[in-house]
Amino acid sequence: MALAVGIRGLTRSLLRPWVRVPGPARGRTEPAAGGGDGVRCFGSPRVLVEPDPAAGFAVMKMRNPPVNSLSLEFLTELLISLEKLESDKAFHAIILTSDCPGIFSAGLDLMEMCGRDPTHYAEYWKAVQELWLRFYLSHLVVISAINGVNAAGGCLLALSCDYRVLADNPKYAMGLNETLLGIIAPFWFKDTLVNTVGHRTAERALQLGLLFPPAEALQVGMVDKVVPEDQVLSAARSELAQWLAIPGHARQLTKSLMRKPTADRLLKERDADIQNFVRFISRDAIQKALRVYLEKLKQKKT
Ligand SMILES: CCCCCCCCCCC/C=C/C(=O)SCCNC(=O)CCNC(=O)[C@H](O)C(C)(C)COP(=O)(O)OP(=O)(O)OC[C@H]1O[C@@H](n2cnc3c(N)ncnc32)[C@H](O)[C@@H]1OP(=O)(O)O
Repeated sequence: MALAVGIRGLTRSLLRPWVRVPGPARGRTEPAAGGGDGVRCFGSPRVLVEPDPAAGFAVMKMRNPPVNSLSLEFLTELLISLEKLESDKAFHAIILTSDCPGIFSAGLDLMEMCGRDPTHYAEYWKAVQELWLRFYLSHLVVISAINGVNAAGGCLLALSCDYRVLADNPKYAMGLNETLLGIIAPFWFKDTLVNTVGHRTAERALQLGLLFPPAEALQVGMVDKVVPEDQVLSAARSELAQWLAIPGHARQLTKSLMRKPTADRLLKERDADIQNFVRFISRDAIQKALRVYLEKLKQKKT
């Protein structure tokens, strides 16, 4: 089986060059994330970046409606935004949030894992791995301002950040709920959760596919702070000040010290992990389970 094209090749084939604020904000000069004037937002169709270079950070807003499901194109755009900010010395931090009301992310895009061929599954999984590795190991401070429900792959993305602020709305549950779909959280999803909440909580949460409402997410340590919904971004900004006050090289090396062993586990077995995923997701029983789950999502509307 031909394993995935590299993410950079994928990037070239999928993405238009950087575009200035597509959609409603096109061509406008918006206030920068930290309130600075005259700094233009930039981004790609599904990721809006509001830079505040004077304050050293940017707000990255996910906008892949209706539910910010992590499609291949969306993953690629997130990676490009991250790369762009990482390669600009003006930026030391990112606040990751959603532009889709009430939804942070519905996780991996089920349409990418259903009814496609093995080459596509491999390409998709390589992009999922890449997203996790890049966010998990980013030298930037990454804080997630979680302003909506946040399932599975979306939760993984938030768990890869350095700090999580969650809006206090009982509808905004978050967790790795893979087992509810009849699938399994891969070992590196599991490791990321264990590193955040500890082994016992992770064991129970993963087996039961638990989605934690804000108070419980805070109690188990899945998030670091719960604040009223209209204060998620400002709370993330306030928290950032503490992180940015630490000498960058010391903080970055410490982050790497803490996270590299976990990332290395995947890096050592990356191709095998792709092959496992492709084998697993191609099974008739798994495909059937995903179709049933998708059907249930659609039926709940009727
Ligand atoms: C040997 C071991 C080897 C191991 C190998 C690995 C195994 C595989 C690992 C795979 C890991 C998977 C990770 C994932 O992230 S799977 C995705 C999990 N996500 C969910 O369970 C969330 C599903 N969505 C919802 O619960 C709701 O949509 C949500 C609460 C987020 C929002 O509800 P709301 O009522 O606002 O919106 P709708 O439900 O009506 O949804 C709107 C439309 O969006 C579609 N949708 C929703 N979620 C997804 C998704 N994740 N992917 C694709 N599409 C999605 C939904 O069907 C609606 O579509 P239509 O408008 O067309 O009906």
